Amino acid sequence: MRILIKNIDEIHSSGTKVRQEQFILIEDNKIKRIDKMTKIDEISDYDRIIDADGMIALPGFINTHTHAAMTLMRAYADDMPLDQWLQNKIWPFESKIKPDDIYWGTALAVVEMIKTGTTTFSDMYFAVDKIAEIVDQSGMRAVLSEGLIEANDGQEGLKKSLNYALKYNNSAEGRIKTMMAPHAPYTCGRDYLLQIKELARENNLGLHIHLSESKNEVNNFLQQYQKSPIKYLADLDFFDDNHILAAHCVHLEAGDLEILKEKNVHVAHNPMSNAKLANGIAPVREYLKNEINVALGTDGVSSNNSLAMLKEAKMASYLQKIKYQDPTAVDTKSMLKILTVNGAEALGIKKLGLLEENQLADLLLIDTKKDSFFYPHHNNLSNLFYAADSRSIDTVIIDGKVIMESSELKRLDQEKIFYEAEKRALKIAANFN
Ligand SMILES: CSC[C@H]1O[C@@H](n2cnc3c(O)ncnc32)[C@H](O)[C@@H]1O
Ligand SMILES: [Zn+2]
Repeated sequence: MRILIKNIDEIHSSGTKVRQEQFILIEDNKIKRIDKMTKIDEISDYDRIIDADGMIALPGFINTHTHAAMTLMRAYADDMPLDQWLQNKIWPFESKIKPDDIYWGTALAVVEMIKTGTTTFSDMYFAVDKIAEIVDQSGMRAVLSEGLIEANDGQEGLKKSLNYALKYNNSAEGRIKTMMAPHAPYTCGRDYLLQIKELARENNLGLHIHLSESKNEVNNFLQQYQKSPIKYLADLDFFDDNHILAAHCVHLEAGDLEILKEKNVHVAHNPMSNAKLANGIAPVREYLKNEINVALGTDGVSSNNSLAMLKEAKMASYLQKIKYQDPTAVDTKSMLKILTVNGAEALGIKKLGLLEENQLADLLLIDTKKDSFFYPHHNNLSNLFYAADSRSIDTVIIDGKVIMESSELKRLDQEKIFYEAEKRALKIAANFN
């Protein structure tokens, strides 16, 4: 299958200059050629053509940390601190969730993610088989991990999570990858963490974990072990041998930054969730300055309350400006990088996150003529990150397939998904009324 996208106003990709008046030729799941419109006559053989006049193209957004099915808990538990939110509201709700509910909750998330320009997401949740099913059907790219909480999951859960990781790695024509996921150092004991780490090493799988999210977590570790959670994991050699994706990393003690750098830990920054749960603002500017790879995530919908990466990016950028009283702390170019190529690196996916020849064809076409946000057209990247919202996203292509066109989903029955997710969420919540 060859798709020719012509008349693209501008192509934005990290590390390259803005390219104007270009075409992109997609062949199967890769970008075959990007060139000037003056060369388009050289392309004769294609199956379909998309006219992108008035549009800009950029790589699809990569959400590196979420719990997709938590859409079922949107607006169910707002305005609470992390520990009370988890213990009193979220975990009781989750104890009633069935695998089919997770399928529909994830489907609702997938609708929202595609419409808001996410082409790849990294998930930590239960019932990975159900999540893999909807990812496969939807055409999205994902990194899936069955989250492990020792007291709930124990050895049985560990076995199940490894089986899922092995079964679904490279499934859905290669769009699904897997990791193992100890939930956090405060919900998994030392030996359990080491067991998971060893299984991941033996099977060449990455590790996805929540880390240093709240001041409370860090204080508890300081009190109990006289060291921060980051130092605690480093002393267990947890960071050695595996690719590490650490969500949050909001609170650093002396020496933690150096550990993250030395161990090549990839940070999934979740500014909206950190703000909503009042956990704080991660030192992203320091991560960038120290060349620690930092990418963006939304966390679950229950602590956000949406999965829109443009909102997340604006929040990330503005919070860093406030934190450091430095308007240059995270600018639009850094934001593009954080949303795309840094995300691919954080998830360990090669040939993803750039609009370049021979890269995976995951891209967005943004309509800059439809909404007020792009007028005047001084700087389209600024208009996109600082002014626009997801309504300007016209086309989403993932793995060379058109998944959304003219803002219409091509593969999913949105009405059915809304209906099922609503019905199931209300039924579970009724247990607690
Ligand atoms: C074991 S699957 C994932 C597990 O994580 C919970 N969760 C969602 N958001 C957060 C967060 O911000 N910090 C810690 N844990 C979180 C989710 O409810 C699942 O139980
Ligand atoms: Zn999380």
